[in-house]
Amino acid sequence: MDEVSPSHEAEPPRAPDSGLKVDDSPLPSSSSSSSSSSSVSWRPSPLAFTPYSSHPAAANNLRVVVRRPLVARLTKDIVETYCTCNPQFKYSEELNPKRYLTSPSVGVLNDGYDNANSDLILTVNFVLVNPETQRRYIVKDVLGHGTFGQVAKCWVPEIGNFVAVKIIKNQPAYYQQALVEVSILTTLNKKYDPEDKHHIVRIYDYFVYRRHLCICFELLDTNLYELIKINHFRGLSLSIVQLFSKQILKGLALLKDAAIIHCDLKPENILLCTSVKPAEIKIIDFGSACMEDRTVYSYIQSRYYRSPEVLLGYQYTTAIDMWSFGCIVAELFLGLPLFPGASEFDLLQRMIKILGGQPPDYVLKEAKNTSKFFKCIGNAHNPENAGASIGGSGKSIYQALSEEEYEAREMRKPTIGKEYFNHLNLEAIVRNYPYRKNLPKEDIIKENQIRMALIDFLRGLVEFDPAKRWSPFQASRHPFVTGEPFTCPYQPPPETPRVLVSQNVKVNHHPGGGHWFAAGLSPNIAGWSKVPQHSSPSFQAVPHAHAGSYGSLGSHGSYNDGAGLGSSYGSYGDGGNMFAYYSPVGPSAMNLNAQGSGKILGSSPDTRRRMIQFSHGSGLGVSPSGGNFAPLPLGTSPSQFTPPGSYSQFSVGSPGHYGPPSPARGSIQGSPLGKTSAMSQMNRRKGWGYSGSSQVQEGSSSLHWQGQGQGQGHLMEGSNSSQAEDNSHTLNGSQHLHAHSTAVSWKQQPGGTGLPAGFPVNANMSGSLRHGSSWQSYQAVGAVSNVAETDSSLPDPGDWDPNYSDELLLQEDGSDTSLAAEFGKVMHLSSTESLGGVGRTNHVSRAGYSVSTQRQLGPVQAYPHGEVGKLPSHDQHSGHIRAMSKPSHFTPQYPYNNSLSRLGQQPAQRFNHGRSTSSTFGRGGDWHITLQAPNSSFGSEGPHSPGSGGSFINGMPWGGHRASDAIAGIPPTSRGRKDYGRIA
Ligand SMILES: Nc1ncnc2c1ncn2[C@@H]1O[C@H](COP(=O)(O)OP(=O)(O)OP(=O)(O)O)[C@@H](O)[C@H]1O
Repeated sequence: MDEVSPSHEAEPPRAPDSGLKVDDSPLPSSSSSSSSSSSVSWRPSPLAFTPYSSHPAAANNLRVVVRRPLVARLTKDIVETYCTCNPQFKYSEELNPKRYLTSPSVGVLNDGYDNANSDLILTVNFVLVNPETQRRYIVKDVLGHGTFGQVAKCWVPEIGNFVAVKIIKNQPAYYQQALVEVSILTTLNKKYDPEDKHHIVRIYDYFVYRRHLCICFELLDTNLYELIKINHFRGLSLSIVQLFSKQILKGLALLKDAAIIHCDLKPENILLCTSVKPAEIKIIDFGSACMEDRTVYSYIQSRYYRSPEVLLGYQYTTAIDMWSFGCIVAELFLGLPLFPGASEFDLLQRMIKILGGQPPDYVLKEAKNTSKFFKCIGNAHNPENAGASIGGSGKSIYQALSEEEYEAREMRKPTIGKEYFNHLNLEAIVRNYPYRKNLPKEDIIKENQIRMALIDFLRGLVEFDPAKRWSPFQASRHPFVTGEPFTCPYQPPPETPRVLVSQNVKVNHHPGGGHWFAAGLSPNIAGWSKVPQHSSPSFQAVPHAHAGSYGSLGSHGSYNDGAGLGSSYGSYGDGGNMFAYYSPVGPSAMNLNAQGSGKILGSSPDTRRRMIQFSHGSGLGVSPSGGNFAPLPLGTSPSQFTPPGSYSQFSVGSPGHYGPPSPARGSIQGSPLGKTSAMSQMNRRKGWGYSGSSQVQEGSSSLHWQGQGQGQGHLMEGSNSSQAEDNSHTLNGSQHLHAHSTAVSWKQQPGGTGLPAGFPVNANMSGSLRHGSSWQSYQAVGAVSNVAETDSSLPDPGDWDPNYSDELLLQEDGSDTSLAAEFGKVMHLSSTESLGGVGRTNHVSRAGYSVSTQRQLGPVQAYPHGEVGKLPSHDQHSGHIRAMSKPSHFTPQYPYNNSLSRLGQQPAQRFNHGRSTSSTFGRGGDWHITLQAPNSSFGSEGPHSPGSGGSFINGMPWGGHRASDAIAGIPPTSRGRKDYGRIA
């Protein structure tokens, strides 16, 4: 790996491993040059480019060591080249043409700063400024897009480091929801994990810039989905699965202690920190998280990772994250999702088939959606008469609907996905998963034992009964995680009582900090739960007393459900008047004062309330984008979107229910951002050019923007129909099903009373806030009501399944016979293909900028994490510059030369052009892994993993090559591309 000598410039070096070197050795041939000269820093060759002189300098001995193609050498450091040629040459970055990172890049909102999607239009070297601290964040690249906005890789000159900055869309609903993320993460970091030992991403700062909430995180690397993808959808080694499981469990244990539910745990939200050794992952994206005792949304979790209780509309706890975790562990091992349900019906069917059971009757009895998926075949009052036998769990009075029954009931066919696995039950799938090729017999025996442990482990996680599902603590004691020999089914220790950790750490609470409430966090009010006890004898009651330090309700919040909650910050709910909180930071649209009813509901930002639980009230459907309706009890928000009364947000059509949601909310059943989220995900996963994203076309230096603007957005809106259908029943009524089509939308007024750059309302992690600025009004307009309602011909919005991609239909099957290869093709995994293919990867813009084109790692992680809110200081010696010199790909270096994949893989040459997944990680010096994408030639013959006989933790074999013929049931190549074979 190249090394580059440290730079003392404030800006990051742009050509860390450039290819020219002044050398006095003989000129090597180009073929051998690439392997030579590993530690060089760039310096233009005086031989190649010298100022004109009539008396050339005597430099006869100098030689140029060629390490890069000519074009790269001439252009990558062109400024230095020019300077060498002409010492008079002066370069100024300001004169560069703008290179846009955001698409569409046409400024139509927010005084031209935002595009039509309310995304801040970013260019390379765009500077975000925290107006309070004046800290500057220089945008270098876009790392990804999410529902909430863009995540940019930024250079912080003040500290000489890179960070990731999530720039939230300039819309109230997003803003408010993002504040929840800030609140939860701040609490987790500062209060529960001050030493950064629980694998939760660190948050450093947040502020409002040009009306966008910007959240600054530590910079991380590739997510686990991408990792699997890089591995051609072959499972990772058991050792890696074990290692990651352990770390994720640490994070989940922390969340459970804090009574926080992540609500969107999936491989995409677990990122590698490659500069950290041993290998480490971190959980990101707390934008959907909520307090355990304040579960509001019923449409949460990405479908493949959705727990049965969420699917069924039953009350949920942190146990739903454990279900998702089980799905993730299985996927890490199998390389494919365990339950890739194409619809909720399909999802449930898969669960039932693979696990051989069904949700317990006590859940089915109470869940809102039971009738959608089950029929009652016994006497509810006399369970003895129960009919259906549910796979070893006794009898049930409920029986899952067949496809035909579902169709008859729902008046539509359920969407059913393909089967991926030859074997239908978990045990067989895991047991029969192909071994790596040439694995010695003794290693097969060892691996078999570990697989048995894995099966037992998974059984405790993907357990239908949330009350029996293992907690993080229980799971972390399992032999699969501890590495102890697995002999018999694991009996988990009793769950320890919840103990608060790090209670003494002071958390800054702004008195008016609505975000704290939104996160369900209050320092003063004792915990409270509305979760009723249910009839399960085995149900473990969720502890609700959170030591009075968090998990409270009623503190400076926005909502009153008549529960007589305390109000520590004088927020609302007193005397029948409800005052919503205001945002401490900026565009708080949620200030709400509903007089006369203690039943007003659904006001956002605390739309996280499970609205359907309050349907008897005089409930008014308040858009999460609602504005200020009354003076605030705690001072004035600096950021009213809309003056009181300037728009109407209340549903008049469904008294007792909830009014039309903000379009940003999508599904009335779920997150206020749910639909948009799904849409966004779909866009990204389908590679349809999520507006604001870009794709790089390999082989071309040009950037192909695929922003589709509103039109695409509308298409996506329409495409949500199947999801809407899937979720419509809980709110019984077409008005809900089509709620978004009539929803009042929030639309910024182009060129409104815009604030200048550096909108002064801001907050950094020190908690000091400033208020007083006005905020551009938002106006209810009907724009989104034009959105196509529900077009059932379009795919499910949460569907990222490559099986259902349009691209898939366009491709003919090739000769590869492995399922992984099939996926690889579909997912454009070959080294010569675009990153922007179908799949879950985030599109990354490539602007050709030498720094931004690589997702270099290390600079941030290389420094010890400080307190929350403090960026790590720059340490010239701790790896920043060195990190910059990493090549833009994973470079596996295993001590035993083992492949990361159980299937084995070829040494990658290069892949993932542009967006680097480069990472090198090791384990305490004992082993050292760098991931590498297999090249496109990986096929039936398979790569040869060196050292396949190597072993890893606990002697587990983990590298090597899996025989292609071990993959059974691969369909003939003539079969349609949608017909993937089965594995195992
Ligand atoms: N700290 C980070 N370091 C590096 N990349 C990051 C970081 N945080 C986020 N990203 C990238 O940005 C993408 C979007 O981030 P994130 O998931 O937080 O956004 P979101 O809007 O909440 O997404 P979603 O639509 O999944 O809810 C991630 O998938 C990841 O690729």
